[in-house]
Amino acid sequence: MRGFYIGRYQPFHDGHRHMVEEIAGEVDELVLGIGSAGDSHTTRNPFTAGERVMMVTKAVEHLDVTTYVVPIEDLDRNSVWVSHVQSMTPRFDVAYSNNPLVVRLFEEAGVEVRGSPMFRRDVLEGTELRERMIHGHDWEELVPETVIDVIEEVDGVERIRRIAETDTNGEPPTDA
Ligand SMILES: Nc1ncnc2c1ncn2[C@@H]1O[C@H](COP(=O)(O)OP(=O)(O)OP(=O)(O)O)[C@@H](O)[C@H]1O
Ligand SMILES: NC(=O)c1ccc[n+]([C@@H]2O[C@H](COP(=O)(O)O)[C@@H](O)[C@H]2O)c1
Repeated sequence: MRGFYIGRYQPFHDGHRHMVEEIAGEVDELVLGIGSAGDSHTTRNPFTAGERVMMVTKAVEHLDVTTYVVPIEDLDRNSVWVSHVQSMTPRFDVAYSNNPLVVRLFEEAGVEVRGSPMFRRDVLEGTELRERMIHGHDWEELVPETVIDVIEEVDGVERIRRIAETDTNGEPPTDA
């Protein structure tokens, strides 16, 4: 059986890792969708699709399942989003998500959806991690070691801090 799990992974953190490890116990193969693939260089979406491909690929390489990492750009039309996803990915039998819109769109399209309880959601949230990076607080303990390496390689903390100086709405800075 093949599963599908999509997230923005800005950045990939230990909540995502926990979910992937649980999914790996239920499927033979796993397709990981990098959502909002066209977005980068904003405080909400600081990392490029390629950078997130590196984070996710390295974070799951210890798992005993074959994984495929596929970037997926957003569409303006929710009603055809599931078809868009299916057009970009290996065929899958079940979609995993805790995002209510994603769950609804897959269910309406007749795809089985499974969720999971949130894991340490007080700290394991992308928004919390990005805030910590911007304000110089510890964030490294909340992500896989391999994700720290990728963020260091691309000088990601410096990037998000610089963007945050001019970007207060999640929009790209216009004057930089
Ligand atoms: N701590 C967690 N435990 C379990 N699932 C999680 C956790 N954090 C996120 N998820 C789930 O992982 C998927 C992808 O999440 P996403 O990439 O949006 O992360 P996020 O932490 O919610 O980020 P942000 O705060 O940037 O929106 C969603 O289905 C989300 O509900
Ligand atoms: N119409 C669309 O493009 C559409 C609809 C539903 C989800 N998505 C994307 O799927 C991903 C879902 O991931 P999260 O659970 O991390 O929000 C996001 O990147 C989101 O933008 C896109």
